[in-house]
Amino acid sequence: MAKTKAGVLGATGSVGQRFILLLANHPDFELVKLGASSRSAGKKYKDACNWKQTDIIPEYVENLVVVECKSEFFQDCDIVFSGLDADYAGIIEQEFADNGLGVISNAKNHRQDPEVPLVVPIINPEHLALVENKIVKAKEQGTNKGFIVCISNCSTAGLVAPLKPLVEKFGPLKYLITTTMQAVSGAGFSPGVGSMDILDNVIPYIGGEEEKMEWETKKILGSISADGLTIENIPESELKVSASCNRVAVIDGHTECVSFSFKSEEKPSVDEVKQCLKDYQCEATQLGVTSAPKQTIHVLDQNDRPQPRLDRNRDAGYAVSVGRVRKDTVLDFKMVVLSHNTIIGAAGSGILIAEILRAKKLI
Ligand SMILES: NC(=O)C1=CN([C@@H]2O[C@H](COP(=O)(O)OP(=O)(O)OC[C@H]3O[C@@H](n4cnc5c(N)ncnc54)[C@H](OP(=O)(O)O)[C@@H]3O)[C@@H](O)[C@H]2O)C=CC1
Ligand SMILES: N[C@@H](CC(=O)OP(=O)(O)O)C(=O)O
Repeated sequence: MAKTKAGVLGATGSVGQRFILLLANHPDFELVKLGASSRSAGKKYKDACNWKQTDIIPEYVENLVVVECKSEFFQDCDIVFSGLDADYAGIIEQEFADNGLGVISNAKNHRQDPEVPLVVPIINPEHLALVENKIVKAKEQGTNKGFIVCISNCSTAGLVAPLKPLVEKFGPLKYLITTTMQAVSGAGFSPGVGSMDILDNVIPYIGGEEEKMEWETKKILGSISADGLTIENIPESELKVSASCNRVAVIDGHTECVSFSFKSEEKPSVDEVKQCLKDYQCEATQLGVTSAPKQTIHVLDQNDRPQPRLDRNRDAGYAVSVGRVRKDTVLDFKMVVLSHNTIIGAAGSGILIAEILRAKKLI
């Protein structure tokens, strides 16, 4: 099968750079277009971008010339990944979709649109049926085949990963409380978090993050409407979610302490919870797509794991690690979850979604 031609919007940023690394030597995708602001447009990528990854900049992008984020420059792309600054992403991504392009976005702007799936590909790829339905309809009626898929907030991705298999096996949740310890890469590069603010310190506030975690969880765990065109969130009255978000001096990897209760009076044991997480295999793995994790959720038995520096790269950052699963004295259970915020929490999820769409011949 020929490679799928891809573009990246916001290519110079934290998420954009991660997209470029993940697309380097990718067997399914060929990166053909890079977009960023007018400050960067017209420059070679190596000159436009302040490269901050620990892997060196891939040679193949160094001399690609950055263009402005206008759909007319991206018409040769089969799929466009967006790591755009959220101040501009909403309008730009809509313009791309209105002009026939498929956009997989990391930005928050379209996440609440009911017709836009909010996807953590190791958890709710079934919500991509909305895109499939749109493409089928566009083919039948000769209408615009453009679409937007949103990737969730990075902390939300880690939170929902172990919860979905538990809900599938033991029924709905009633209460969910999470306290996060989030890496600095999550704050992006411009301006990012200053070293005087974060070294020797913890910042107990990340603007808008708690609200996003609280509502996004209900959309990701929600269901597809009967007409197959929208997502119906879990109603507020059915599930109470409380998030407290903190920034810590870690480069990559968001850690979360999570407590939860099931709705049912019949509770599983700690061993049953752990086994359920170990047994879970995501659809991407079943489809055998390129970046699918071998093990979706790693359940670690050591008392002092997961840790970001030691565990964030499990399955190349596409898997989630869970440890310290135990009974909670207030809710039913508590555990610690770790996920790589720019891989499964951002760019990696984008790549995995595109691999699933490609495997289903939707792009
Ligand atoms: N970092 C993370 O872990 C996560 C980030 N996200 C989301 O992903 C998006 C990108 O985040 P991040 O990479 O951290 O941000 P950065 O600030 O590092 O990068 C922003 C990118 O947007 C581009 N840009 C800025 N203004 C414009 C404009 N007017 N027109 C076109 N392009 C523009 C920048 O280009 P230039 O260099 O030319 O200014 C740059 O490429 C955000 O919406 C963020 O909320 C989501 C999940 C996780
Ligand atoms: N707010 C996240 C990253 C992010 O940009 O999230 P969102 O895409 O939901 O705005 C963090 O600080 O780690």
